[in-house]
Amino acid sequence: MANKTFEQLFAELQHKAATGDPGTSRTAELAAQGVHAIGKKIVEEAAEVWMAAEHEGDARTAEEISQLLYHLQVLMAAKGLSLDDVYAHL
Ligand SMILES: N=c1c2ncn([C@@H]3O[C@H](COP(=O)(O)OP(=O)(O)OP(=O)(O)O)[C@@H](O)[C@H]3O)c2ncn1[C@@H]1O[C@H](COP(=O)(O)O)[C@@H](O)[C@H]1O
Repeated sequence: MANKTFEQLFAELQHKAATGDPGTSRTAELAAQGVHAIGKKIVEEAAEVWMAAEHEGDARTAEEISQLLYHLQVLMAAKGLSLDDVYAHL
């Protein structure tokens, strides 16, 4: 059961990245740190997805995938990319 859709999360993250408080919002904190820091999190989360898929169950794998998607969306928001910019390539 979804808490929110991909599109709903992205709208929330765009707002947080632009106006959020880095003291209380992880998204605003990452956006303030910049692309280099966000990129490192993406690589870390991607590795965790791989390890979970090979060695852990489906539930852990899904959780790690959600964290990877979150960090990809944070990078998009930080760079000012839209969902349509990405969907254009799907
Ligand atoms: N979906 C997510 C989400 N997924 C992952 N994360 C962050 O990613 C972390 C998971 O990565 P790790 O396991 O590496 O955690 P960690 O080791 O503590 O991370 P480091 O600080 O050490 O780098 C979590 O602790 C969260 O900080 C998320 N943080 C926020 N959201 C959602 O984003 C929205 C905005 O959140 P805020 O910006 O925090 O208000 C809300 O709807 C949240 O539910």
